[in-house]
Amino acid sequence: MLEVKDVHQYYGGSHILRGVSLQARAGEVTVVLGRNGVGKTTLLKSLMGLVPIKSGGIVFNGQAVHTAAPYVRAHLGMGYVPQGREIFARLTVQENLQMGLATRPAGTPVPPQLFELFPVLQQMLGRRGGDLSGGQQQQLAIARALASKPKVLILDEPTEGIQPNIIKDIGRVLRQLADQGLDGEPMAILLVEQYYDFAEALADRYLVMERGEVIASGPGSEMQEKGIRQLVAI
Ligand SMILES: Nc1ncnc2c1ncn2[C@@H]1O[C@H](COP(=O)(O)OP(=O)(O)OP(=O)(O)O)[C@@H](O)[C@H]1O
Repeated sequence: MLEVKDVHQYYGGSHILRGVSLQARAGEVTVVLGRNGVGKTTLLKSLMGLVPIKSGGIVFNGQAVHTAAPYVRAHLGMGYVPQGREIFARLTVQENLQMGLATRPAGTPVPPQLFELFPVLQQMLGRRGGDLSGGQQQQLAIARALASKPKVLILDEPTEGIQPNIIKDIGRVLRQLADQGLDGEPMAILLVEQYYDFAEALADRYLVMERGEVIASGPGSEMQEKGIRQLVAI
Protein backbone atom coordinates (compact mmCIF):
# COMPACT_ATOMS: atom_id res chain seq x y z
CA MET A 1 0.00 0.00 0.00
CA LEU A 2 1.13 3.52 -0.82
CA GLU A 3 0.47 6.12 1.83
CA VAL A 4 0.98 9.84 1.32
CA LYS A 5 0.88 12.01 4.42
CA ASP A 6 0.59 15.79 4.47
CA VAL A 7 2.95 16.40 1.55
CA HIS A 8 4.05 19.96 0.77
CA GLN A 9 6.00 20.83 -2.36
CA TYR A 10 7.26 24.11 -3.82
CA TYR A 11 8.60 25.23 -7.19
CA GLY A 12 10.77 28.12 -6.04
CA GLY A 13 8.46 30.36 -4.02
CA SER A 14 5.25 28.80 -5.40
CA HIS A 15 3.53 26.52 -2.93
CA ILE A 16 2.22 23.79 -5.27
CA LEU A 17 1.18 20.88 -3.00
CA ARG A 18 -0.47 21.99 0.22
CA GLY A 19 -0.77 19.13 2.64
CA VAL A 20 -1.83 16.33 0.29
CA SER A 21 -2.67 12.99 1.91
CA LEU A 22 -3.96 9.87 0.22
CA GLN A 23 -3.79 6.09 0.23
CA ALA A 24 -3.61 3.73 -2.74
CA ARG A 25 -4.46 0.15 -1.78
CA ALA A 26 -3.85 -3.13 -3.58
CA GLY A 27 -6.95 -4.29 -5.42
CA GLU A 28 -8.25 -0.75 -5.88
CA VAL A 29 -8.14 1.92 -8.54
CA THR A 30 -7.62 5.28 -6.82
CA VAL A 31 -8.38 8.19 -9.13
CA VAL A 32 -7.11 11.75 -8.68
CA LEU A 33 -9.18 14.35 -10.52
CA GLY A 34 -8.80 18.08 -10.89
CA ARG A 35 -8.63 20.88 -13.43
CA ASN A 36 -5.46 21.89 -15.27
CA GLY A 37 -2.61 23.16 -13.14
CA VAL A 38 -3.90 22.09 -9.70
CA GLY A 39 -0.78 20.00 -9.02
CA LYS A 40 -1.70 16.46 -10.13
CA THR A 41 1.44 15.86 -12.18
CA THR A 42 3.57 17.43 -9.46
CA LEU A 43 2.01 15.04 -6.96
CA LEU A 44 2.93 12.00 -9.07
CA LYS A 45 6.45 13.31 -9.71
CA SER A 46 6.83 13.82 -5.96
CA LEU A 47 5.72 10.24 -5.31
CA MET A 48 8.37 8.96 -7.72
CA GLY A 49 11.09 11.26 -6.35
CA LEU A 50 11.42 13.23 -9.58
CA VAL A 51 10.85 16.44 -7.62
CA PRO A 52 11.76 16.75 -3.92
CA ILE A 53 9.08 17.39 -1.31
CA LYS A 54 9.53 20.02 1.37
CA SER A 55 7.71 18.15 4.13
CA GLY A 56 5.39 15.24 4.76
CA GLY A 57 5.81 11.51 4.25
CA ILE A 58 5.53 8.88 1.54
CA VAL A 59 5.35 5.32 2.86
CA PHE A 60 5.34 2.35 0.53
CA ASN A 61 4.55 -1.07 2.01
CA GLY A 62 5.65 0.13 5.43
CA GLN A 63 8.89 1.73 4.25
CA ALA A 64 9.46 5.51 4.21
CA VAL A 65 10.60 6.36 0.67
CA HIS A 66 10.31 10.14 0.44
CA THR A 67 14.08 10.67 0.47
CA ALA A 68 14.84 7.68 -1.77
CA ALA A 69 16.07 8.19 -5.35
CA PRO A 70 13.58 7.42 -8.15
CA TYR A 71 15.39 4.20 -9.16
CA VAL A 72 15.17 2.96 -5.56
CA ARG A 73 11.41 3.58 -5.55
CA ALA A 74 11.14 1.79 -8.90
CA HIS A 75 13.16 -1.10 -7.53
CA LEU A 76 10.86 -1.34 -4.49
CA GLY A 77 7.87 -1.79 -6.78
CA MET A 78 6.60 1.63 -7.81
CA GLY A 79 5.81 1.76 -11.54
CA TYR A 80 5.23 5.08 -13.30
CA VAL A 81 3.61 5.97 -16.62
CA PRO A 82 4.41 9.65 -17.20
CA GLN A 83 2.18 12.19 -18.88
CA GLY A 84 2.95 12.26 -22.60
CA ARG A 85 4.22 8.65 -22.48
CA GLU A 86 7.94 9.45 -22.92
CA ILE A 87 8.58 6.53 -25.22
CA PHE A 88 12.13 6.25 -26.58
CA ALA A 89 11.29 7.10 -30.19
CA ARG A 90 14.45 5.65 -31.76
CA LEU A 91 14.43 2.41 -29.77
CA THR A 92 12.32 -0.56 -30.80
CA VAL A 93 9.28 -1.76 -28.86
CA GLN A 94 11.41 -4.64 -27.52
CA GLU A 95 14.13 -2.21 -26.38
CA ASN A 96 11.59 0.12 -24.78
CA LEU A 97 10.24 -2.83 -22.79
CA GLN A 98 13.77 -3.80 -21.76
CA MET A 99 14.29 -0.26 -20.43
CA GLY A 100 11.52 -1.09 -17.99
CA LEU A 101 13.74 -3.83 -16.60
CA ALA A 102 16.63 -1.47 -15.80
CA THR A 103 16.24 -2.00 -12.05
CA ARG A 104 16.24 -5.82 -12.42
CA PRO A 105 19.26 -8.16 -12.70
CA ALA A 106 20.72 -8.39 -16.21
CA GLY A 107 19.01 -11.03 -18.31
CA THR A 108 15.60 -10.71 -16.59
CA PRO A 109 13.10 -11.42 -19.38
CA VAL A 110 10.16 -9.24 -20.36
CA PRO A 111 7.13 -10.90 -18.69
CA PRO A 112 5.09 -12.68 -21.38
CA GLN A 113 1.86 -11.57 -19.64
CA LEU A 114 2.45 -8.10 -21.10
CA PHE A 115 1.65 -9.47 -24.54
CA GLU A 116 -1.59 -11.00 -23.29
CA LEU A 117 -2.59 -7.56 -21.99
CA PHE A 118 -1.41 -5.75 -25.13
CA PRO A 119 -1.26 -8.21 -28.08
CA VAL A 120 -0.45 -5.39 -30.50
CA LEU A 121 2.99 -4.98 -28.89
CA GLN A 122 3.95 -8.55 -29.76
CA GLN A 123 3.28 -7.85 -33.42
CA MET A 124 5.37 -4.70 -33.28
CA LEU A 125 8.41 -5.81 -31.29
CA GLY A 126 10.87 -4.74 -33.98
CA ARG A 127 9.13 -1.45 -34.80
CA ARG A 128 10.61 1.81 -33.54
CA GLY A 129 8.67 3.46 -30.72
CA GLY A 130 8.37 6.70 -32.67
CA ASP A 131 6.57 4.89 -35.51
CA LEU A 132 3.71 3.69 -33.28
CA SER A 133 0.35 5.46 -33.06
CA GLY A 134 -0.37 7.50 -29.94
CA GLY A 135 -2.56 4.73 -28.55
CA GLN A 136 0.06 2.07 -29.20
CA GLN A 137 2.68 4.26 -27.53
CA GLN A 138 0.46 4.60 -24.49
CA GLN A 139 0.07 0.83 -24.32
CA LEU A 140 3.85 0.50 -24.64
CA ALA A 141 4.39 3.04 -21.85
CA ILE A 142 2.08 1.04 -19.57
CA ALA A 143 3.74 -2.26 -20.55
CA ARG A 144 7.21 -0.76 -19.93
CA ALA A 145 6.14 0.30 -16.44
CA LEU A 146 4.75 -3.20 -15.83
CA ALA A 147 7.88 -5.00 -17.05
CA SER A 148 9.47 -4.90 -13.59
CA LYS A 149 6.24 -6.25 -12.02
CA PRO A 150 5.48 -3.25 -9.80
CA LYS A 151 3.15 -3.44 -6.79
CA VAL A 152 1.69 -0.01 -7.45
CA LEU A 153 1.14 1.42 -10.92
CA ILE A 154 0.99 5.22 -11.10
CA LEU A 155 -0.41 6.72 -14.31
CA ASP A 156 -0.62 10.33 -15.44
CA GLU A 157 -3.55 10.90 -17.84
CA PRO A 158 -3.21 7.73 -19.93
CA THR A 159 -6.24 8.65 -22.06
CA GLU A 160 -4.88 12.02 -23.22
CA GLY A 161 -5.03 12.19 -27.01
CA ILE A 162 -5.95 8.50 -27.39
CA GLN A 163 -8.70 7.08 -29.63
CA PRO A 164 -11.82 5.65 -27.91
CA ASN A 165 -11.29 1.94 -28.69
CA ILE A 166 -7.81 2.00 -27.14
CA ILE A 167 -9.10 3.95 -24.13
CA LYS A 168 -11.54 1.09 -23.62
CA ASP A 169 -8.72 -1.47 -23.80
CA ILE A 170 -6.64 0.52 -21.31
CA GLY A 171 -9.59 0.70 -18.91
CA ARG A 172 -10.07 -3.06 -19.11
CA VAL A 173 -6.37 -3.67 -18.47
CA LEU A 174 -6.28 -1.34 -15.45
CA ARG A 175 -9.30 -3.09 -13.89
CA GLN A 176 -7.70 -6.49 -14.46
CA LEU A 177 -4.38 -5.30 -12.98
CA ALA A 178 -6.10 -3.97 -9.86
CA ASP A 179 -7.96 -7.25 -9.41
CA GLN A 180 -5.21 -9.75 -10.19
CA GLY A 181 -2.00 -7.94 -11.18
CA LEU A 182 0.27 -9.81 -13.57
CA ASP A 183 0.59 -12.96 -11.45
CA GLY A 184 -2.71 -13.16 -9.57
CA GLU A 185 -1.72 -10.72 -6.79
CA PRO A 186 -3.92 -7.59 -6.67
CA MET A 187 -2.10 -4.38 -7.60
CA ALA A 188 -2.66 -0.79 -6.44
CA ILE A 189 -3.51 1.58 -9.28
CA LEU A 190 -3.14 5.34 -8.79
CA LEU A 191 -4.56 7.18 -11.74
CA VAL A 192 -4.51 10.91 -12.50
CA GLU A 193 -7.25 11.53 -15.04
CA GLN A 194 -9.18 14.40 -16.62
CA TYR A 195 -11.52 12.24 -18.71
CA TYR A 196 -14.37 12.11 -16.22
CA ASP A 197 -16.39 9.15 -17.58
CA PHE A 198 -13.30 6.96 -17.75
CA ALA A 199 -12.33 7.95 -14.22
CA GLU A 200 -15.80 7.32 -12.79
CA ALA A 201 -16.11 3.92 -14.47
CA LEU A 202 -12.82 2.74 -12.95
CA ALA A 203 -12.68 4.44 -9.57
CA ASP A 204 -12.89 2.42 -6.37
CA ARG A 205 -11.82 5.61 -4.56
CA TYR A 206 -11.62 9.16 -5.83
CA LEU A 207 -9.92 12.38 -4.75
CA VAL A 208 -10.43 15.84 -6.17
CA MET A 209 -7.60 18.38 -6.06
CA GLU A 210 -7.88 22.15 -6.26
CA ARG A 211 -4.93 24.53 -5.93
CA GLY A 212 -2.67 21.90 -4.42
CA GLU A 213 -5.18 20.57 -1.88
CA VAL A 214 -7.51 17.59 -1.73
CA ILE A 215 -10.98 19.16 -1.51
CA ALA A 216 -13.12 16.01 -1.82
CA SER A 217 -12.66 12.26 -1.59
CA GLY A 218 -14.68 9.09 -1.13
CA PRO A 219 -15.77 5.80 -2.69
CA GLY A 220 -16.03 5.76 -6.49
CA SER A 221 -19.65 4.60 -6.24
CA GLU A 222 -20.59 7.98 -4.72
CA MET A 223 -19.05 10.19 -7.41
CA GLN A 224 -22.32 10.73 -9.20
CA GLU A 225 -24.42 11.64 -6.16
CA LYS A 226 -21.70 13.97 -4.85
CA GLY A 227 -21.65 15.90 -8.12
CA ILE A 228 -17.96 15.30 -8.79
CA ARG A 229 -18.40 15.77 -12.53
CA GLN A 230 -19.48 19.39 -11.96
CA LEU A 231 -16.62 19.93 -9.52
CA VAL A 232 -13.99 19.10 -12.13
CA ALA A 233 -15.78 20.38 -15.26
CA ILE A 234 -13.60 22.78 -17.24
N1 LIG B 1 8.99 22.78 -13.28
C1 LIG B 1 8.15 23.72 -12.83
N2 LIG B 1 8.59 24.91 -12.36
C2 LIG B 1 7.75 25.84 -11.88
N3 LIG B 1 6.41 25.69 -11.82
C3 LIG B 1 5.89 24.54 -12.29
C4 LIG B 1 6.73 23.49 -12.82
N4 LIG B 1 5.92 22.47 -13.20
C5 LIG B 1 4.67 22.84 -12.94
N5 LIG B 1 4.64 24.09 -12.39
C6 LIG B 1 3.43 24.80 -11.92
O1 LIG B 1 2.88 24.05 -10.85
C7 LIG B 1 1.45 24.04 -10.92
C8 LIG B 1 0.95 22.61 -10.92
O2 LIG B 1 1.33 21.98 -12.16
P1 LIG B 1 1.00 20.47 -12.49
O3 LIG B 1 1.61 20.16 -13.82
O4 LIG B 1 1.39 19.62 -11.35
O5 LIG B 1 -0.57 20.50 -12.60
P2 LIG B 1 -1.58 19.43 -13.18
O6 LIG B 1 -2.73 19.42 -12.25
O7 LIG B 1 -0.89 18.16 -13.44
O8 LIG B 1 -2.00 20.08 -14.55
P3 LIG B 1 -2.17 19.40 -15.99
O9 LIG B 1 -3.44 18.67 -15.94
O10 LIG B 1 -2.22 20.61 -16.90
O11 LIG B 1 -0.98 18.54 -16.24
C9 LIG B 1 1.07 24.85 -12.14
O12 LIG B 1 0.75 26.15 -11.72
C10 LIG B 1 2.33 24.84 -12.97
O13 LIG B 1 2.42 26.03 -13.74
